[in-house]
Amino acid sequence: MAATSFHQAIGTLQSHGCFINSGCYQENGNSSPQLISKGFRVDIGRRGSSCSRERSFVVSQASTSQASVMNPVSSPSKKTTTDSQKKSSEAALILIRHGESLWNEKNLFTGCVDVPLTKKGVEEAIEAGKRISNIPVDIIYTSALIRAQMTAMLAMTQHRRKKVPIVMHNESEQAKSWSQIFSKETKTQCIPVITDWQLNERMYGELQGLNKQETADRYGKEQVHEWRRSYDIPPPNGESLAMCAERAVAYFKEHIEPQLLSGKNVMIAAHGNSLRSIIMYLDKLTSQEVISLELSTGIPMLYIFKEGKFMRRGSPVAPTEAGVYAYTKRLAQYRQKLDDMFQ
Ligand SMILES: O=C(O)[C@@H](CO)OP(=O)(O)O
Repeated sequence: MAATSFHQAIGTLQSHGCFINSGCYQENGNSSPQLISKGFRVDIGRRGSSCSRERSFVVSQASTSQASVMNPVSSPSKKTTTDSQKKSSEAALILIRHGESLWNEKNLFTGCVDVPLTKKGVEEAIEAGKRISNIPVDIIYTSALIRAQMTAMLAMTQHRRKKVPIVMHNESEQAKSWSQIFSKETKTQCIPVITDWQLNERMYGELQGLNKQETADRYGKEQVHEWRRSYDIPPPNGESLAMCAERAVAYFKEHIEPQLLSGKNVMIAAHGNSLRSIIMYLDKLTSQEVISLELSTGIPMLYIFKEGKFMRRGSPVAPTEAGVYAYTKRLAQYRQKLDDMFQ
């Protein structure tokens, strides 16, 4: 589909309440602004398609073993996620793939290698922060990898509410105890940041550190595409998307959904493939559809969780974008409050 007809399609969808930013789904996972050639493009161009009728689903009841969220945010227990609460609660969920890393720039398979952002990646993270600066964030989840953590922290420097993101250290009793905050007032001005390896990029096995182009030249384009984008074929000694989904989606269900159910607004800063698997779950994509899903670096995507359902709201293009705040009364009120506080 040509760019013009895509934009026409987007116009139609926007007027039907489905906001899609072309930056969300692209051919090149890093930053090229091309559109994907299959999958979503077909879907979003069709009225009454899964997108235009707002994909939504009922989330499963939260598990009781939620344990990773420490002070200053209390862990929602099963008792607090009753059906009535599920109905009344509404929360924002922001997903953001980290900004460009030094190995994205060099076109190297990265996976679980802990590589920092480039200068461009830093700028992307700041830009992403501007775009979501009027959206409430109560708790942040990131992977254990620095590129996702840098992205979350840099994005939060732009938030108008100016709360301080604080990394929770739950790795040992001593770490927990030594990082306590003793002022109630200070705690209310903090946003807990939970880091967990389950949100890491998929482990790329023996491809980690190899150049993507050279690998394609050596093993053939098709083989490399299969390793990179098939759903259940793993790269040599690495994780397939299905394997990555198994741990990332399980983590989402066990730790993140209960926060949303209790009305907390959540931001997740993670990776191309861990987020693809979470989006596959949120949007109920098939293993065929997810193959064509590509995420750009540093583009925030907004979902509204309401009455037990996830509704994809696309990507806010700017903090002032009226459409985003019209999505729910609560977002509009939050923004109004910020305007009153800071003007
Ligand atoms: O190298 C990686 O870790 C990932 C993301 O950059 O690459 P791919 O796009 O092949 O999944």
